[in-house]
Amino acid sequence: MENSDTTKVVLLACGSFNPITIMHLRMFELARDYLEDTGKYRVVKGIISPVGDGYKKKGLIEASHRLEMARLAAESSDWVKVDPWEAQQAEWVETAKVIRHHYEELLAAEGKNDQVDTVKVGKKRRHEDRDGFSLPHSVRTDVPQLKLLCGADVLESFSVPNLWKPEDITEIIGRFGMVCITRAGNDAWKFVHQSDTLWRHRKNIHLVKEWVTNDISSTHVRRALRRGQSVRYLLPDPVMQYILEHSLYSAESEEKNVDVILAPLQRYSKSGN
Ligand SMILES: Nc1ncnc2c1ncn2[C@@H]1O[C@H](COP(=O)(O)OP(=O)(O)OP(=O)(O)O)[C@@H](O)[C@H]1O
Ligand SMILES: NC(=O)c1ccc[n+]([C@@H]2O[C@H](COP(=O)(O)O)[C@@H](O)[C@H]2O)c1
Ligand SMILES: [Zn+2]
Repeated sequence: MENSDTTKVVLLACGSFNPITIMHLRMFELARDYLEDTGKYRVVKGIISPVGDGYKKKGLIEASHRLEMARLAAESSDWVKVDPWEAQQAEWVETAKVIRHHYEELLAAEGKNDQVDTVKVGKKRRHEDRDGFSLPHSVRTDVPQLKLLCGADVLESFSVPNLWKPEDITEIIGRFGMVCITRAGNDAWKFVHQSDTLWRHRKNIHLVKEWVTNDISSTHVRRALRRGQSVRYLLPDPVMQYILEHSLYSAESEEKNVDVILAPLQRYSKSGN
């Protein structure tokens, strides 16, 4: 039965997924358990959004392959889906824009219009509680909340110079909210504690501890593949088969974008941007 006291949540994971691993899928399960255990939320959908080729990360193989592998991985889930919109854009898209896009889709699916001007949201007065903390957009209770799902490394990357626009960070956390899975120890809590911006929005940052700590990463998988080692049980079987069939991930593919600056660094290092 529907509990009217719970808020529906959609989780959006942005990343390279180069290739998708079981840990990426685990993130969704961990986040759903955590949020639902609070008694306040019901997680209704998960979205995997692979980054486009324009991101220019070293070793990033074509989006068509990364999308297909993500689709194969998501076949094992009845609530996590892959969305190709971000991967199909000609240029790299800021994560804040990706979230806005999906929020608009969510509103459209629910037959609602976004009453907040999504482009000028940073300039508009936000909903604030009495301590001045921004509240998530779903002060509107008639549509699900959309939250960014990520690992602690993405949260920590907020402090890398020229990687994120401060107003994007504020919008992502203040307007939407984040669910962040710890990758090792308590660094994420310390990081939130040490950042005035993150601390101000701490009520919108859900830090989820992964007790079964593991170091599975796409980097590790690519390295093992280059060396002809087994990657079985690190990836869903259909993903592993797809990689073998298409001979993905070689010493050559790892050199892709080797001399290219990552798109956000390029964009924000330019003066006037
Ligand atoms: N083992 C893990 N624990 C927690 N979060 C993870 C883990 N692996 C990936 N993530 C998260 O998944 C999202 C997508 O990350 P990404 O595609 O970069 O995977 P990755 O394994 O970190 O790949 P790479 O090694 O190429 O950086 C990010 O939010 C990242 O923090
Ligand atoms: N300024 C930004 O919006 C910004 C900066 C860096 C990374 N990102 C995103 O974070 C994700 C990180 O992925 P990786 O951990 O694979 O690099 C990607 O989806 C990327 O687009 C966004
Ligand atoms: Zn990563």
